[in-house]
Amino acid sequence: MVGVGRSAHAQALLGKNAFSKIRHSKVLVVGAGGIGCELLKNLVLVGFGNIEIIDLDTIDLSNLNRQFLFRKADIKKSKALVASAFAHQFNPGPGPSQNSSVDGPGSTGGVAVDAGKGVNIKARHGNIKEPENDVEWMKGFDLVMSALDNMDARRHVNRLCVSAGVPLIESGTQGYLGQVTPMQKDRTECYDCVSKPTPKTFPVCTIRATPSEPIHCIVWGKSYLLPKLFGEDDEASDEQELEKAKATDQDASVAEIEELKKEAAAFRDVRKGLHEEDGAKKTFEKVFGDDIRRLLKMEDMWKVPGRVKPVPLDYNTILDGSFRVPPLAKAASAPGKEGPVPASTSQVNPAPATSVLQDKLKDQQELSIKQNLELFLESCKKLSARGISNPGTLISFDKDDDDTLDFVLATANLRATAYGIPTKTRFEVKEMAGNIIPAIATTNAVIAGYIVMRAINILQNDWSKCSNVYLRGDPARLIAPIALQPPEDNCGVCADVYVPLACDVERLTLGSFVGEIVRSWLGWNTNDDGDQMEIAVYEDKRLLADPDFEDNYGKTLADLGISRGKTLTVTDEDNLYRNVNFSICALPASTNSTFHLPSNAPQVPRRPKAPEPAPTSSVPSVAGTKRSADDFDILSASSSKKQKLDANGAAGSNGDKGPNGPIDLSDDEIEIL
Ligand SMILES: Nc1ncnc2c1ncn2[C@@H]1O[C@H](COP(=O)(O)OP(=O)(O)OP(=O)(O)O)[C@@H](O)[C@H]1O
Ligand SMILES: [Zn+2]
Repeated sequence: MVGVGRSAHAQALLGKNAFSKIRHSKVLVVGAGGIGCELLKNLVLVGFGNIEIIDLDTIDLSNLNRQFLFRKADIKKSKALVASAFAHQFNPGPGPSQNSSVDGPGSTGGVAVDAGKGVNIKARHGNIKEPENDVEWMKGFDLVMSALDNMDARRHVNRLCVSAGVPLIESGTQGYLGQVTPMQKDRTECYDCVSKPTPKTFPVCTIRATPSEPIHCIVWGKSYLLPKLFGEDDEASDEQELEKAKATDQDASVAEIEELKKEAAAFRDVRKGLHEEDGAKKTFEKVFGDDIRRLLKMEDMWKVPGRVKPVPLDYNTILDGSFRVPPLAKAASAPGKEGPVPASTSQVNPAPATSVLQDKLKDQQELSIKQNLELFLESCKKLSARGISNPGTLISFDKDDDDTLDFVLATANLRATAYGIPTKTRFEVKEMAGNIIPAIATTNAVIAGYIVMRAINILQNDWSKCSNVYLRGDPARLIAPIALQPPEDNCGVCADVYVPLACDVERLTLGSFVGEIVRSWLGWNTNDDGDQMEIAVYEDKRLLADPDFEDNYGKTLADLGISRGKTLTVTDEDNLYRNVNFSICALPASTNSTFHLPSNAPQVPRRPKAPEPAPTSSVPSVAGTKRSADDFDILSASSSKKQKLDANGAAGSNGDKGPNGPIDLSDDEIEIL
């Protein structure tokens, strides 16, 4: 009686009713990474009967230290499929039969278990944002648990849960810090009720001409040089970026901007010649020689206090070991002091002694300037060889792609050397360029444990026992349960009304949508004065129609790129009512009509007249280093002041005309302004 024995403790602890609930509920786990693996294991061991898990990624070597359901042999295999196969062994055999309140029979697949005492795990390798994961699919779950690592996917899951009315448990970890946040529409705040910190940015001239910190050199290698040589070299946006800097960056002179434009234009020739035998050498000479010499000619630029003139690097003397490495700028030069550093004060930077190298792991070794140059040449050759074997391939930085990491490491260190900035090891560059704070398995495990406890509360509809949970860096009070926060009145997501719209996107036109669905069915026909209500229709931030723009009325939703899983948002231009979101889903096969709606239209609430003052959360702030921009946002979200949205639901500071305000989908902490 393996099955009974296995669940005996959980049954005794939880009681019959709660245990029955978790056996027969259907839950979704989004993400099979650090938290996801721990969570899946917990759910299976506690006795959850029906679990679906989705993840778009495959297993990397770097996941194995904490994603314990994976082994070396699983590298490159689907995370969701491997995690599910492994976790199923913790409670083998089929789980309760679906749509039944009693455990059903099932084949044991050769494992001796009681029929129906195991677990049904459906694993899917895919993106949660794919069209088939629409609101109707979401409604099939009793609870969703998000174990994601990026804001974009989290927002998507939040919106799906809000529109389907399914409770969601959000979670995130960051080093030793973690957070679990149970959410349900109209009961608690949603993921979007709380403002998110904006990504860290650097002025373009700091990155392109006057770096003073290692991070400036890393961002330059990753976000400027790599795309210029091997990725998407967008001339227009480059020009725009420099023009913007000219207008906004007080330290940037017109001459400096013009020089940077010339420098960017010259890259196009270098890029063309990269595949030639001496392509990498020529690139080096342009970037670390000619470009620096050109900047040095602009005397005024180096008069700004705190700036230290760079030293051009020389290919031949670096390789023969006679190049004099400039001393560190901060040590050698007071702010504003003239450079370049005289040769007599510089030193040769030899390769570290072999015994030192042997003591350290490869990634933790300090590279000499010669080693950096050799690494630059080698990574350049490897990256351009990719372009030859796959013409048209655009390469972008990936911390797990050794060639792009080596390229960024070498270029950042060479640039740092030229500017008298300390260099970094491969390990440090990976951490900084990949925005990584080491993930800690124990933090994930604690957070996953709390997710399950909250899941049990929610499935019993016992919200009174639910709280947000913060795992903090304070040993005196490691765990801080904080009361759930109410929904934000003006939230651009959960204050809206949601309606499932099953339709044939190939046949339903935008004009019919507005006429038959919004005006007739929803009743948005006349306003308080008896005039026709003025409405606008959006898909995400895309305006599809408004009172002065009816050009798309004859087009079908498919023509407009709207498919299952997307949302049409309707706003009234007088801002009297909440927005109404129509979640597009598949039309039942049996129906001939173009669309199908719920039998009753919702009563759309009016917006509150004057916006309430923004409440401040009582959640203590969690300090610490970031794991990624996204995880940071989760952690600091509730501790930050809630952002007020204007009557359109748009955040006041942003000019974006989307119906729900600006959404910064950047996964990247670092952006160049
Ligand atoms: N849109 C999405 N759809 C499905 N799964 C997603 C989506 N976005 C992210 N994920 C998954 O969420 C998981 C988050 O796990 P985790 O934070 O441990 O990240 P990781 O990628 O495994 O680790 P690391 O970033 O440190 O290498 C990842 O497995 C990732 O593939
Ligand atoms: Zn909200």
